[in-house]
Amino acid sequence: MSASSAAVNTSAGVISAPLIEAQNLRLALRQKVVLDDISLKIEPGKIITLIGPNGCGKSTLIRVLLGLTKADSGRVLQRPDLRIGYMPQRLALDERMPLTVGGFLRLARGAKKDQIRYWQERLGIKALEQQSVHNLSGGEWQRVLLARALLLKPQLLVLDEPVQGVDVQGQLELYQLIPTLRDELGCAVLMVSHDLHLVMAATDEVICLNGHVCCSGHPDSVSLDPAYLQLFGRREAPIAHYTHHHDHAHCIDGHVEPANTLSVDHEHHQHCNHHSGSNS
Ligand SMILES: Nc1ncnc2c1ncn2[C@@H]1O[C@H](COP(=O)(O)OP(=O)(O)OP(=O)(O)O)[C@@H](O)[C@H]1O
Repeated sequence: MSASSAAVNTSAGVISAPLIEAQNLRLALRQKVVLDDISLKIEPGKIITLIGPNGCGKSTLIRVLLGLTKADSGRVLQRPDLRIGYMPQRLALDERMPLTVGGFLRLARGAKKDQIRYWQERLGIKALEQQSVHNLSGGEWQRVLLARALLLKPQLLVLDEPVQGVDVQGQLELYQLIPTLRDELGCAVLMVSHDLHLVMAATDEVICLNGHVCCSGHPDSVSLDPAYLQLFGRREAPIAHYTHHHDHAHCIDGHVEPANTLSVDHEHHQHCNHHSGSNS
């Protein structure tokens, strides 16, 4: 892909070329075919989630797309000078090397002080400034790695299992944050996840991988695709489609009332018509 092909003017408007395009990737590792004829496009501003069982090739595909591992055949076309912020699944740091979180973030290429402070505050890790990177919890470490990826002002943010070691509440928060970050930075996001029901709302496209691309498309359609159901079972589908309509409210005094007897504010569950102390 050449620089001049990054955006093409047509009578229908401006069409942006993909940031990355993979064509017919094949790769075998130790005689096992890990990537089998994989083609995909990462369009600007899109959030794409790779999903698939353990060992199905998700991390390997990411490494090939980023040029860290070479495919046996096929092509990866990358937009020239593409800025990529990569949050790897694992990062081996020498335990003997003393390194604070602040020091680690300052190592990010081109990172400015005010930018470091901004992302530390935005991601809730300011208090970890002086803490050793070797003593962080799983969730803290994920946020530090995310901050480092964001400091590169990426046009493409690549997150390999960003919620590893994060509790369920933290996972929800992180997945809610991703579309916000996309909007703020105007970047595309490619992420790996095992939980389609958690990422559904934060994803434009799902690619279900098992060596080859089993199915792909909008999360709603992928969660009903026979290939997806075969890999993940039927149990996940109702969870993925579960929508909760809150038809009652929890009053401050613990009383529960149906929604139509409430004055306002169902979300905050506070303004009940029921008065504390009443037995009704
Ligand atoms: N450097 C390597 N040498 C040999 N085999 C490898 C190498 N890296 C990965 N593999 C194998 O390739 C397959 C795909 O690995 P990969 O890490 O891409 O899977 P994954 O889908 O990311 O798995 P998980 O969900 O468990 O993280 C696995 O069977 C793995 O053992």
